[in-house]
Amino acid sequence: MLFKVEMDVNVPLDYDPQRFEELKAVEKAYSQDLQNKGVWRHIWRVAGLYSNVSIFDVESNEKLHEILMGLPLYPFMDVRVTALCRHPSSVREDDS
Ligand SMILES: O=C(O)CC1=CCC(=O)O1
Repeated sequence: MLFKVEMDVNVPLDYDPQRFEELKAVEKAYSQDLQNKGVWRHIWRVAGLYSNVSIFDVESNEKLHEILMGLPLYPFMDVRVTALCRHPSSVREDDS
């Protein structure tokens, strides 16, 4: 099942900078592990914003929920999820 996930990151201005750098490093490793597994298919920075647009390929809504809840930066995020399905005009032979 494919999902578009939009994440806006809002870290308080007075948040400890060192702790924030640590969180970002853990977030990066978490994301890259899922990308290497083919679960986190795409991640794009939204130009000019501390936001990303991502595509996830997961087996269930529950699995997506678990992944998003596990994001180290989740406490600082606004997250929007949109379920996707194949467009009838797509020329791709699969959903890649
Ligand atoms: O920087 C972001 O958009 C938040 C984020 C999600 C995965 C990651 O590595 O950073």
